[in-house]
Amino acid sequence: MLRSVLRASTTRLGVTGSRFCSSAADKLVITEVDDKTGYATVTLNRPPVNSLNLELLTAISETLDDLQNNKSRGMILTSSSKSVFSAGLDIMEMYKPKVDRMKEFWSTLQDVWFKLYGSPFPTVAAINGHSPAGGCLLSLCCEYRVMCQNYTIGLNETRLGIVAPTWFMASMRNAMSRRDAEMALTLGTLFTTDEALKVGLVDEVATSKEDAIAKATAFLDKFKKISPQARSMTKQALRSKDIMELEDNRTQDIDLFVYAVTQPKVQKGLEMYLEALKAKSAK
Ligand SMILES: CCCCCCCCC/C=C/C(=O)SCCNC(=O)CCNC(=O)[C@H](O)C(C)(C)COP(=O)(O)OP(=O)(O)OC[C@H]1O[C@@H](n2cnc3c(N)ncnc32)[C@H](O)[C@@H]1OP(=O)(O)O
Repeated sequence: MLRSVLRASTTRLGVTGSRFCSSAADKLVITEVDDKTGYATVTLNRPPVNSLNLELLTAISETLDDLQNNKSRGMILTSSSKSVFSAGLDIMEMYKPKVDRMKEFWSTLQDVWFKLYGSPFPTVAAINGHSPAGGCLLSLCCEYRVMCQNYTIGLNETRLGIVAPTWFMASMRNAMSRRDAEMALTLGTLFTTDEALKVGLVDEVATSKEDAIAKATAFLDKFKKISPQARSMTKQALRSKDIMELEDNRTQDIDLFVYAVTQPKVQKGLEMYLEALKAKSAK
């Protein structure tokens, strides 16, 4: 694949602003644009599990701005990890939080959702690893999902004793039947790749990351003969109700997040969940 632009946003240290650079290894988000197709492959690159902290969300948000400003022909979202697409929100952003940062964190997640769910350019997630909670949300914002075998995906918030916000729910409802979404959300189901395919949470299964990227590219190719303007207006019209609902409630949504997460019971739940995660990774 011919890569003309190697663009990376925001260093892992959290410096804001984007810039062109030649070394991508230390960047949180790596963007490579294929010269021939014009498609951008956007790779999440925050080891070990691409958990979404404020800095990574800021980098994603800036990347989406760049793609929109450059009238991107299409985006493939993937991960540099061998086994995790994204572990979802960084639990450390919610555990014993500082309220100002927490508000900025949630507002930036909202920004990412607006920009990705409502993007004018076509989007595909090449899900090359586990994709719980916020990771699943990112993929649900895309128009199409290709997932590698033997991983898990879902909005598992109820299993953590928290409630997925209504816009997370709307994103899932946009991909699956209302009935399946209700079951998945209330149970906090983490689906295997094959199960996710059955309920329509993902659209295709891939045998490897390369296969996932090839299938994602084939999806984007379907729009070659469709007017980009007619395409984006149609997509945005279909999604506008969900988007307007959050636009009208942004501040209340931030306040509700801060209120919900700072409840002692929720803090205790997050503490226990973190301990369990650390105990598992220490084995
Ligand atoms: C508005 C209305 C009200 C709003 C109410 C509030 C709504 C909030 C909505 C929340 C959305 C979310 O996304 S909440 C986040 C939910 N995420 C999850 O449940 C996923 C948890 N993670 C996993 O299950 C696993 O890590 C998995 C992703 C499968 C990868 O497994 P692996 O074996 O490859 O890796 P592990 O060994 O587990 O993890 C490697 C290290 O990363 C850490 N780690 C893993 N996931 C992490 C995470 N999400 N945040 C921080 N750190 C994480 C582990 O602790 C390890 O740290 P060390 O021990 O130090 O190495």
